[in-house]
Amino acid sequence: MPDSHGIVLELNQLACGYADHPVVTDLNIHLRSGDIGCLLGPSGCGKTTSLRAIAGFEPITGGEIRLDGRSLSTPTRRVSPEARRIGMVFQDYALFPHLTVQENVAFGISKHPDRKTKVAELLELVKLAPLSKRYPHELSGGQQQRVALARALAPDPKLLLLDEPFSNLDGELRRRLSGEVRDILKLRGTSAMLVTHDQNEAFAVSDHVGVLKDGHLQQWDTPYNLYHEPATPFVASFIGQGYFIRGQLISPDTVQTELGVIRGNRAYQLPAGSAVDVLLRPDDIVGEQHSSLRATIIGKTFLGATTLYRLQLPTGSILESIFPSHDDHSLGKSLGIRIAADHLVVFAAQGSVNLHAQLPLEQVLGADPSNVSS
Ligand SMILES: Nc1ncnc2c1ncn2[C@@H]1O[C@H](COP(=O)(O)OP(=O)(O)OP(=O)(O)O)[C@@H](O)[C@H]1O
Repeated sequence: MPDSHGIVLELNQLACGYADHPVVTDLNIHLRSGDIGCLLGPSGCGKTTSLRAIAGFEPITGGEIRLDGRSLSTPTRRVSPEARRIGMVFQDYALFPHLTVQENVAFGISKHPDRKTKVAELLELVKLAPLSKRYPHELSGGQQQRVALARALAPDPKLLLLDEPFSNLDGELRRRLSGEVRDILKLRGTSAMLVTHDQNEAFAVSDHVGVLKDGHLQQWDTPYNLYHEPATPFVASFIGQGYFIRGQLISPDTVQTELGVIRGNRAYQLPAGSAVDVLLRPDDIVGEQHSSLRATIIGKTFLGATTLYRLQLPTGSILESIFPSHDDHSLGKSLGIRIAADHLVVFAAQGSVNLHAQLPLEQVLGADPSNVSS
């Protein structure tokens, strides 16, 4: 049973890496029982190293890994991978080529009294019952990955680890299988931790996502919060699209920008008058035909249901905006826009001095009040 707080996996101040190469430091993550977590980040940030430490393949140099309240790894003691009750699904499927589909699934439960029934149930679950007698080389990539999933689930692991499980598959299949895997894990109530560098996949599959940069956890949060309430500039730019424009904080929840005053839903501790970078996502900018705020279309990407426009303000600042694709505009056209940013995301301005910061606050506040958004 999970501990009293419903936490199945605890990474407490985890540090791990290789001989003379520390990779991950001070990693703190608590995964709730039945949840799917994800480690997301650019190549080399330490996702696979963390997953291998959880699986018991790598020693740890600091902190502790606990599963269901039981200590699995400390710097001085390590439970072997076989004794952890952790299942693994790899990017390259790692099926036994000389075993059929059903033999692959049965491999880890040879002593189970209801082995046949269990294998049949799992093959049903992953929709491979009709292919149970085939060998791995007679299956598509997506089918092989479903066998790997069934095999990993067969011993009823307390935790399933998935290392880039969809990256050998492309496009639509990848999207469909990631959705199916989430449904299967949820149906069985299996807790899982996924590693990916693909943000769409992380969001589609996971309940909580940890964004890693250079071995440091930037934020462990829901996909919604990572997108709308990023905790660091790195998370803001790594997750989703958007541009920063300069602004000046007027009060804890209000900022003056060249687009007018934007009022958000959270208070910032920075002093009034601070120069800030304001994050504007494409969904924060909407078209408004008669608005006095104008922007010129300098780029256009057709996405099917929507079109992403890149817009330039008279000051030269760049923004993006998403319009329904039937609302078609040409490059070079001037569009009326309005800010609809409920989630005000600002960070203390980096580097260069904000224009507004050089002005007295009263002068900044004297800007066009018609451009107030809340
Ligand atoms: N066996 C190893 N020995 C020494 N260093 C390693 C070893 N495996 C990985 N590394 C290094 O550890 C760092 C983190 O690697 P890791 O594989 O955890 O990154 P990742 O975030 O999973 O990247 P990717 O998305 O490219 O798989 C990298 O700098 C990598 O070169």
